[in-house]
Amino acid sequence: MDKGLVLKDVTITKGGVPLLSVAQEIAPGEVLTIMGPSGVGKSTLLAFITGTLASDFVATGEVWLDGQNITHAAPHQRRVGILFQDDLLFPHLSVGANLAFGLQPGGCPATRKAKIEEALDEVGLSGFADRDPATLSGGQKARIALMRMLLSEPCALLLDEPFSRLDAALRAQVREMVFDRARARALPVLMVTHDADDAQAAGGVIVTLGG
Ligand SMILES: Nc1ncnc2c1ncn2[C@@H]1O[C@H](COP(=O)(O)OP(=O)(O)OP(=O)(O)O)[C@@H](O)[C@H]1O
Repeated sequence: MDKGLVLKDVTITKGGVPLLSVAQEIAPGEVLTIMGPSGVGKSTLLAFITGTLASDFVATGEVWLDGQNITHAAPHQRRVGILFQDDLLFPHLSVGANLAFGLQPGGCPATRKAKIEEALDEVGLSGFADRDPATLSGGQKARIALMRMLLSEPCALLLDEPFSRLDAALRAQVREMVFDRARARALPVLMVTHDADDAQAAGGVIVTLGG
């Protein structure tokens, strides 16, 4: 597959003991959900993809993104975005300054400002740039965290239980926005979760590990 995210025969062991094996392809705009009980290695797989695997683990296999083998690339060169359940905004910075962290450094200030305004507009938060994050609702914070990550222009999106701290109504709303924005950019999405509703809502292939 020339485009998308490909996991070629990935196996991860810890202390010589097999933890997981995965071989999957995720096309642009598609979602793959990996489910499984706690400790099965879901977050460890995402760490392998982002290049941040702890030294206790040994991995074999390859990760390809948009036709390039990124298995041994430096983490910042992989162009993979990740959202966690604890994606906190920097509390001492405005919403706009938080979003600016997603942008490449060194751009023209006026262009950066326009990109931040466009990002806010995209998630229905126009005019929020000067707000203090402490004044935002949980759903608003989640939308800012999403856009901060998307402003870094990733080629694939990884989701590590990103909705689990939100209550049911908000969860569905934020979830829809994340999948929608990823589809609009034709990003391949890999989500790991315990939650059957999240898996169902993703609408793609569901793989269950262990258990
Ligand atoms: N940095 C680390 N160093 C050593 N062992 C780790 C490290 N992180 C996780 N582990 C262990 O590796 C195994 C897999 O952990 P991992 O966090 O990938 O599981 P998970 O499926 O994501 O679980 P959960 O659903 O609870 O987040 C567990 O046994 C865990 O204790």
